[in-house]
Amino acid sequence: MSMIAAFYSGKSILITGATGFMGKVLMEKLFRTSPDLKVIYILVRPKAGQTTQQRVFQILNSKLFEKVKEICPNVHEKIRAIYADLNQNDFAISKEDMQELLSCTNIVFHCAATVRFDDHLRHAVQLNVTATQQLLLMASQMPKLEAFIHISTAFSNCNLTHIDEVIYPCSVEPKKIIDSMEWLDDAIIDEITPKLIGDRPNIYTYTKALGEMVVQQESENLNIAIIRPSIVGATWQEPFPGWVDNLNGPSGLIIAAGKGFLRSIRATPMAVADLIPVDTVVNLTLAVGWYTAVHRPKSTLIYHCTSGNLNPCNWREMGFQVLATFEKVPFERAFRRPNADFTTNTITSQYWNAVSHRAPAIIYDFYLRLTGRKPRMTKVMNRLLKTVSMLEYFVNRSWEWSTYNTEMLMSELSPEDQRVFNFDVRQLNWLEYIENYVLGVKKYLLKEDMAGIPEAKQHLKRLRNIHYLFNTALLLIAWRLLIARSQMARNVWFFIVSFCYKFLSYFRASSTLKV
Ligand SMILES: CCCCCCCCCCCCCCCCCCCCCC(=O)SCCNC(=O)CCNC(=O)[C@H](O)C(C)(C)COP(=O)(O)OP(=O)(O)OC[C@H]1O[C@@H](n2cnc3c(N)ncnc32)[C@H](O)[C@@H]1OP(=O)(O)O
Ligand SMILES: NC(=O)C1=CN([C@@H]2O[C@H](COP(=O)(O)OP(=O)(O)OC[C@H]3O[C@@H](n4cnc5c(N)ncnc54)[C@H](OP(=O)(O)O)[C@@H]3O)[C@@H](O)[C@H]2O)C=CC1
Repeated sequence: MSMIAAFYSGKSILITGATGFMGKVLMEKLFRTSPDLKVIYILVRPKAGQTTQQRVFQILNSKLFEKVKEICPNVHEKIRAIYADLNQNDFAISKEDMQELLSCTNIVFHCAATVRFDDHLRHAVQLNVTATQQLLLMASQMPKLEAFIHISTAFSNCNLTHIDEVIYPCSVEPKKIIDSMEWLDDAIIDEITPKLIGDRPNIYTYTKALGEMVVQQESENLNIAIIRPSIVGATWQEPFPGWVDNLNGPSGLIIAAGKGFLRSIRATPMAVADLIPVDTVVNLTLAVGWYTAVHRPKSTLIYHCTSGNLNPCNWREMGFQVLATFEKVPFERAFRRPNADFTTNTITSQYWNAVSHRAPAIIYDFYLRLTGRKPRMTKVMNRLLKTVSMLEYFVNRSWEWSTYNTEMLMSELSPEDQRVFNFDVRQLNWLEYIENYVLGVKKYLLKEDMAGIPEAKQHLKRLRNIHYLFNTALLLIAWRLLIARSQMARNVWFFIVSFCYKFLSYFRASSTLKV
């Protein structure tokens, strides 16, 4: 029997961010491995016209939860969705709900965050810093609490190249930042934001670093651990390979590349692509929850959940495998044929942006206009290029994260736990993983049917022919213009034509002689 699974049996668990990518996989695994857990409280807000109950219903009815419903048929009774908005005081939780949470919770997993890179500092501080502080305050009033697990990011200190399992201080104390957000107006916040984030690339990584400082400062008397995952990708094995449900990180770029919108990117081919499957992160998180509660380490332990130092894969290999998978399982109705050029040179990258991205979008919009339709491709392309520019920082650098705590934890697990809660990324076969990832993007994000593959392949063939035709026409036009303007070009042209003529005459004469 798995010790970790047994540990969660009969427990009341609180999860924030349960409706997010990682939160859903965490809940799924908990129910699948510990079906007799007591209850999972999830803090949910209504969204996109759906009530909290409707959102939970939708999650439970998704493909991700199919296995869970077999193993734990009464799963809906074990989820307690609590109306909450982490942007508000006391999270806008009702008194009765708060009372229940405080008196019953055994374990807290804090996953909620804003992961947008360009969020406004006030909002990002509210969610990634103030909400963490409030949750810790709540945790300190939970008499039955055994462990509090905070999900951060491996990039919270991405301004460093070697990152240890410690909390690095930011220049301004989080408490001061929280206070100042209450009285500074937006214009001043906008002005000071670049100074505050310093050499970090965005507000997200900065506020996640502040969040860690808050955890450190408020951790007195609490049994806390921090998990720092790198770039979280689709599931590797569980509950099935390739599951993904949002566009963050590589998933959006895989779509953009597969549909032929994005054909080149400013990236360092040999830089480490530190991807980590979401089920690996979840397995480590659950193992950390168990270890923190049972072994009660004296200080707050930080666990890096990264792949680069144990099983590195670089962007070139990743791009290559993504392209190879597009050959086998192309996406439907591609705009252009997929390609993956990585260039480190800014000028080359701008050239390809103009030629390979903007120009086709403009031509396509011209075609839409001609056929009486509304042009839209230039707008889509501009947004995509803005997104890509925000991700570029992460594909042009490599980081080294020390993983002593993660390795120590692995050695503490029984063989059964190492199997059920596997977070040993050395066992990951990248080629297989990336192929399943691309397939998952096709199935679960694009909702494309595998039956459409022959037609998608035909479509790519047509695109290739259009591409050749277009290039030939362009070359002929350019050549014709050149001949009209330059004596040298005319001379070269006559030389080539006469050479071909002579060659053909010789060939014809020699074949006549043989006969
Ligand atoms: C040659 C090509 C070869 C390719 C071959 C393939 C090779 C494999 C792949 C290699 C590369 C891997 C790079 C990974 C780097 C990850 C680093 C993570 C590090 C930290 C990890 C973390 O610790 S934490 C999670 C990370 N946190 C995010 O990753 C949020 C980002 N995001 C935003 O911060 C907002 O999204 C932002 C952008 C402001 C726009 O903001 P915005 O207001 O303008 O617009 P929206 O957000 O509404 O999105 C507007 C439209 O962009 C679409 N879109 C959204 N995301 C997208 C995305 N990633 N890729 C594409 N498209 C995306 C969306 O679907 C909309 O499309 P539409 O307009 O058609 O609806
Ligand atoms: N994805 C990645 O690549 C990485 C993620 N991480 C960290 O992992 C954690 C989970 O990330 P991930 O699942 O990908 O993120 P998602 O964006 O998928 O999920 C974020 C979650 O936070 C919730 N949330 C946001 N704002 C509020 C609010 N005001 N009130 C209540 N809930 C709110 C969201 O709820 P709702 O559905 O209502 O919006 C959602 O459940 C985060 O802490 C992130 O920093 C770390 C490294 C990499």
